[in-house]
Formats: sequence, structure tokens, C-alpha cells
Amino acid sequence: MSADRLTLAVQKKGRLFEGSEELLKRAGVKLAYARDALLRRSENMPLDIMFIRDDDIPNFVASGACDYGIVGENVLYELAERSQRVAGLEVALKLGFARCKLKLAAPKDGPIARVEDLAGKTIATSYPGLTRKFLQERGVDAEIIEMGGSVEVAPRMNIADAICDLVSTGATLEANGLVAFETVLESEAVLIRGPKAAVNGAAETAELLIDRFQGVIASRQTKYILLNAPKDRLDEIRAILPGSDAPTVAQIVGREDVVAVHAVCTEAVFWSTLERLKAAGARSILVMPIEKMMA
Ligand SMILES: Nc1ncnc2c1ncn2[C@@H]1O[C@H](COP(=O)(O)OP(=O)(O)OP(=O)(O)O)[C@@H](O)[C@H]1O
Ligand SMILES: O=P(O)(O)OC[C@H]1O[C@H](OP(=O)(O)OP(=O)(O)O)[C@H](O)[C@@H]1O
Ligand SMILES: [Mg+2]
Repeated sequence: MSADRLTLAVQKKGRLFEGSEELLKRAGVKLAYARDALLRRSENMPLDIMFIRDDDIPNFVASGACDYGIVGENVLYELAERSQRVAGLEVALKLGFARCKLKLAAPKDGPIARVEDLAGKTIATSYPGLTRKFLQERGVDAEIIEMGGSVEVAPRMNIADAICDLVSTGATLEANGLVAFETVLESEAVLIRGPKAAVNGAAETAELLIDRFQGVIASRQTKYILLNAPKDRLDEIRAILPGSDAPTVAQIVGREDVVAVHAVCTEAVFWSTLERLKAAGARSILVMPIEKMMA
């Protein structure tokens, strides 16, 4: 791989792909068309994207085959349990998508309801390293049964007494009659940096890309709010606006009693926020997404 081009490993398809693709697109990266290619070049940056399975991403980055990678913390820390090189990888940025939790769960109304109840039992998981470490820390001795997927069926099939698997909405657990009782790890997608990335000729590209990623992440829940407010209730209305410290307040032509308020809100703006603003006298409330941000 050319030393002055940056290489980034991304999941080829699956739950990380969509978020990674959206992040790159919003950061202004244009990829040359190449159907089913393992490696795609960017048209407008010295950047190559390598599309591989997510389990391979930490090793590709740790070995220097790629400078950076986008992977779930669950996979990163599981592989770190098995490899010193992966354990030494640096998390450059948390990316805020593919959020899920690694949880211990057992059949509803069964004998296992706490970590201590797992003593002498069997636990099915695709995360043996993280599960073992967690049990050791809690001083519980249980047998781990490694499975590649469909872990939730293990108790029903009498393969294991409990499971340790990823949970997002909880629908899969519920469909299999399982109840979670402990969180082993909270996970989201992260950008990992390899050992050679800093000395690579493309380190400048990496810096620019990380800056842009930060801008995309910051703009995700940041909104631009416009509203008209009665002058005498301005303080009350400002206090409701989530995470906005310096709104612009402007006169409205022909109206002495009302002002226009423009604010950048860095926290989520819910329907309930709008209802509170309306109750405080705000009118013509507009909430708009912010496409790009740079401090
Ligand atoms: N239900 C979920 N909700 C949100 N994020 C999830 C969920 N399940 C998994 N993830 C995250 O997405 C990552 C990729 O999940 P996916 O199911 O696509 O992996 P995979 O089947 O191992 O893919 P691959 O073929 O690349 O090995 C997981 O490692 C985790 O970080
Ligand atoms: O709490 P939920 O929202 O139901 O999500 C949890 C499920 O999602 C993941 O599997 P996925 O659907 O990616 O299938 P896989 O195990 O075949 O990768 C995970 O392994 C769980 O089984
Ligand atoms: Mg995988």
C-alpha cells in the first residue's frame, strides 16, 4: 500500500456498514465506483477504504495493513483479550452509532437471576474472552461454551443454562424467553488507530478526516431553532432551549412586543421541548438540522 495514502478498514456488510458509509459520505469522502471490490479508492482524497469482515478489522489495523479501522468496541475488546497487539490499539474517536450492550441473560422464571447464580453453570457466548474476564472479576466459576451466532437459542436447546450476547432493543431476548440481568460491556462503533498511522505520509489526511468526523458527530443531534418570542418572556424561553448558550435575538419589523430568536441547540430537541416553548408564548417555531459544523 502506498505510504502517502491513508487506508481505512470498514465492515463490508452488516450492522456497521451503513453507519460507516454515512459517516464517510457526510465527511465529504467520494469513493470511486467499484462493484464488490475489497479496496475502493477515494476520488477526492488520498484515502483507500478496505471492505472486510468486522472481526478482521482490529488485526488488519494492529498489523499495519490498514492505518485506521471502524469497529464495534465489543469486537475490539474481545480480540484484545486474545492479542497483545490488538490490546495496544488506540481508540482515536468514539463514533456514536451501532450502540449495543453485551449482557448476561437467562430463561425467564428460571433459577438464574444474578451473576452469583451462574456458579457451576454453563454460558453460551460469541464473546468468551470478555465473559471469562467479567466472571473472574466477580469471582464466579462457570463453564463457557463458545458459539458463532444464534446464541439466544442455546438455553432452549439445552446447550447452556445462560447466555452472554449483544442486546439492542431486547426483542431477540424476549422472543427467546430470556431476561437480561447484568451488563458486561456498553459498546458503540469506534475509530481505531494503528501503530504506523502517525508516521505515515498520510497522517495529515488522517487529521483532516478525524476533524471532519468530529464535525459530523457534533452536528448529528445539534439543531438550529428559529422562533418568535414575546419580549417579556424571553428569559423563560431561553431557559427551555436545550444546550444553547448565546442565542441571537433580533427585532421584528412592526412588532414592539415580539422578538425573533435564533439558537444552535447542542442537545436533543424533543416534541416536549417544543410544547414547553409554545406554552411559554413562543410561536412560529422551526427546528432545522445542521449539515456541517466546525468550531
Ligand atoms: N442489535 C444491534 N444493534 C446495534 N448494534 C449492533 C447490534 N448487533 C450488533 N451490533 C454492532 O454491530 C457490529 C456488527 O454486527 P453484525 O451483525 O453486522 O456482525 P457480523 O455478523 O459479525 O458481521 P461480519 O460478517 O462483518 O463478521 C457488532 O459487532 C456490534 O458492534
Ligand atoms: O436486542 P435486539 O435489538 O433484538 O438485537 C440483538 C441481536 O442483534 C444481533 O444479532 P444480528 O441481528 O446482527 O444477527 P447475527 O447474530 O446473525 O449477526 C445480536 O447478536 C442479537 O442477536
Ligand atoms: Mg463478525
